[in-house]
Amino acid sequence: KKIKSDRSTKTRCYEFLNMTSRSFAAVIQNLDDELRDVVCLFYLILRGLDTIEDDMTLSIEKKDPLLRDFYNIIRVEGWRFEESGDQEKDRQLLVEFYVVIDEFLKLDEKYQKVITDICKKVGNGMADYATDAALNTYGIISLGDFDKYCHYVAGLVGIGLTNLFIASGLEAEIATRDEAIANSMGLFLQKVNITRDYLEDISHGRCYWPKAIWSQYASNLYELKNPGNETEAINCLSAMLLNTLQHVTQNLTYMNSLRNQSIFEFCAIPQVMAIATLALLFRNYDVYRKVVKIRKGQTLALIKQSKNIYQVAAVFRYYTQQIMKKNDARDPNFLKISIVCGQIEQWC
Ligand SMILES: COc1cccc([C@H]2O[C@H](CC(=O)N[C@@H](CC(=O)O)C(=O)O)C(=O)N(CC(C)(C)C)c3ccc(Cl)cc32)c1OC
Repeated sequence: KKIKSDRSTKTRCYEFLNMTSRSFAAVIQNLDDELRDVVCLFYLILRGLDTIEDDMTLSIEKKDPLLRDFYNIIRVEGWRFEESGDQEKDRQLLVEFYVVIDEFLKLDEKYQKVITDICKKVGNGMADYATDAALNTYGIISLGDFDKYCHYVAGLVGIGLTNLFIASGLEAEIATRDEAIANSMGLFLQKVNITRDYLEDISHGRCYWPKAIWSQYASNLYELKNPGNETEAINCLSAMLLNTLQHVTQNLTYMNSLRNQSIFEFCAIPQVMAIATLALLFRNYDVYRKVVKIRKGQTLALIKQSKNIYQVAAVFRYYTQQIMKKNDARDPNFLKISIVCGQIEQWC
């Protein structure tokens, strides 16, 4: 009986992985044996946290303790959560969360320690910002706030994964030990998503674009998408791109320090998707009309181009040149964008 339940709980975890994340699930399943289950569970635990944070049907009184206590909840056998509302596939994950917990508690202590530590920091960070959103103040004012928020929801994931890579013994390079560049891996992905998801986020009454940026182009974030403000909207988008591009050279350094092939591809694929998305978003007014995504065919081509640092550098060089071509001398950020693109090309 026990053996059967083991097989079904682990299988159920991978079913959730494939349910909750389209292309990325395959990348996780390509990881070496030592890390596959660990990262799968880390991903699902983070997904559980994200589902609670994103759930607009949960009152702050309910949400706050759940987020702050999640690092303990992942040790409570049998725990499940049925009140989560909106996203069906994510909801099911929380209804059967005890399956994730069962598998998590079977992991080697050294992995449980890393995941617990990150969960505690992410949960508290999310709760701090959830309070802001509940108080309806724009939580993200300064560029410092922007980097802090992205650190909590994404940078810590980069740091956590790096600690898992090192704990597994598959990576040892000093460069990956540098928390600042592991953090940067997350900030880049998160900032590209935040830039891409402008319309979707404001339609849910959320805004993650820092006031320090959008206030130079409009008196409020919602105004940016109104007819007549096209030039300001496009130039604001450039400012978001400029802020996001600053992480690229650190990320290339991080990827250059990786030695395990499966870890390299696991890290490189989301990065090349992100630079391709960013180039597509640049000076693209569609950002204010719909969610702009790169085409499936491009995704597959990019995955093939993520096998080693030479290919990845070539991809970054290509999209940096695409950005330079679209750069417009009338854009107030024209010069800064060309400088940061120059630095990226120099690295490559
Ligand atoms: C060293 O750091 C990393 C190395 C490899 C991958 C990721 C990062 O990549 C995916 C990639 C992913 O999930 N892509 C989606 C596409 C999309 O979200 O639009 C997908 O393909 O489903 C991603 O986006 N996030 C979410 C955060 C950015 C918030 C951390 C994420 C969530 C959980 C985990 Cl374990 C990992 C990641 C890393 O994290 C920084």
